Parts: sequence; structure tokens; C-alpha cells
Amino acid sequence: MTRFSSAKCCLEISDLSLAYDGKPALRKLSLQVPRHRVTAFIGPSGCGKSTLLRAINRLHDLNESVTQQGCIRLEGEDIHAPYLEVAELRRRVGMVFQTPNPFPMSIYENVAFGLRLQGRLPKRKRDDIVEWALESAALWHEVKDRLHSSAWSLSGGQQQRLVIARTLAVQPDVLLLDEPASALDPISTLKIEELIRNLKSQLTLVLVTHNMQQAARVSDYTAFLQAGELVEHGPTDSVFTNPRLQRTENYITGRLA
Ligand SMILES: Nc1ncnc2c1ncn2[C@@H]1O[C@H](COP(=O)(O)OP(=O)(O)OP(=O)(O)O)[C@@H](O)[C@H]1O
Repeated sequence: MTRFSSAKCCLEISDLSLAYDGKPALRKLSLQVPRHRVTAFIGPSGCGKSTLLRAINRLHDLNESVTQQGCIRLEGEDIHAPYLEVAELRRRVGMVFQTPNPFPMSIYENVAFGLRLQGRLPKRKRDDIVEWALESAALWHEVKDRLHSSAWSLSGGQQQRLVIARTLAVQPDVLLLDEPASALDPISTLKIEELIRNLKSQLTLVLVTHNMQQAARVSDYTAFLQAGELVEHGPTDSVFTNPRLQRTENYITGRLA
């Protein structure tokens, strides 16, 4: 596993084990995610990529069948520390899912949603943040004249960028993306990939993807998981061009589904 100094490390996962109804999905997995970089989680279906991503956002908290051991630290803080509210964790760690899920409200209100939850802001300030978030999600120029139209009037690719803007508006430190482009057409996919590359100047990104070319195009580091274990982790160039393990090579070259 590639390690980073504490000055560069954003997320540190240590000996994380997780089971559903006693059936292991993650096994003593340790991994560091560097700040302001894109880390891709790759691996065969069912290897635990989404389970790991959801653990970082504490999305298993309400699932009574889940048992979990180990530790996840965000900027050095245990994400299960009693003083850290789960709502605050989810503000700091945003998550975007495979299928775009804009709320049934206007484009503007989708982006302003998290801001309103945080309390009252002067309208001008809120407008500025909405514009900034839509700019950051590379959507502003496409929607600036229709901010009060329904979010559902947007195309699938635009809806996914709107969801990213909604997440960015509350200024997270980390953005978790679970196959964010797998439901999109090739042009929308390229836009999302370009956006991911551009966003790393603002925050830390973790991307789950089945698409090897996508992992190679957008990520700086790659973690290869298999059967709930971390098999290989390192700079994406090395993992793809010179993997240390035969298992990794087999997966990357399509010899292991
Ligand atoms: N809510 C759940 N309840 C029970 N088992 C689950 C649940 N979610 C996932 N699992 C199981 O945990 C294991 C890991 O699943 P997970 O969805 O994390 O894998 P994945 O690598 O993201 O797969 P895919 O690439 O197909 O999305 C699988 O065996 C899966 O069946």
C-alpha cells in the first residue's frame, strides 16, 4: 500500500472489516487517500467497492444487519467520534450515486438545498454560492437562464452535474463518486471525467468505477479490491502499466471478471 505523510493524507482507513448478516464484505482493509487527488476503487463486481465508499459516509449506520470493526479517519478525526455529528460528516464528505437524483424542485433550489439546511443566508450571498457551485460543476452556462425550471427538465448528464453542484455548495472536503457516469452517454461521461479532473484543485475525490479506461484517465491513485481485501494500491500509472501482482494484471487486462 502506498502511504502518505499526515500533511498529504486526507482519509485513513485502518483494518476496516464489515459484514452484512455476518457475511464479510470487507476484510481488515487499510488504505490512505491523499488530499487533492483522485483515488479510484476498482475490482470485480461484489468485491466491496460501494460498501467501502458507503462506510466513509457512515451510510451503514442505520442498517442493523451491518457489523463493522476498524477505524476511518478524516483529516485525523475518527468519523465515529461521539462529538462528530453525522450530518456534519456528510457535509464534509459528499456523495454522488450512479443514478442522478435531483430533488423535485427547481435547479436553483436543488443547489441551495444544503445551504438552507445550514441556516439563513442573505439572498445575495446564497445566489453567489449557487452560481459558484454551478460554475464549479461546469453547468452554469447551460442553466443560468433557466434557474427556476424544474431540475427534472435537464438531461441525465446535466442532472448528474447538478447533483455534483448541490454537493459542492456546502463546501465538502471530500467527494465520493459511486460510478457517477455509468448511466450516461459517452459525451456526458467525458464531461463528468473532465469535471472530476478539474475539481481536485478544490477537494479530494474518490471514484468507484468499472471502467478501466476511466480509472486510467482520471485517477492519480488506484486501489484494486478483490473479495473485500485490498490487493494493490499505488499511483495509477504504475498499477496500470506495471502492476506488482498477477491478480491485478489479470483484472486490468480483462482476464478476471
Ligand atoms: N445491503 C446489503 N445487504 C447485504 N449484503 C450486501 C449489501 N450490500 C452489499 N452486499 C454484499 O456485500 C458484498 C460487496 O458488495 P458491494 O456492493 O460493496 O460490491 P461492489 O464491489 O460495489 O459491487 P458492484 O461493482 O457490483 O457494484 C457483495 O457480496 C454484496 O452482495
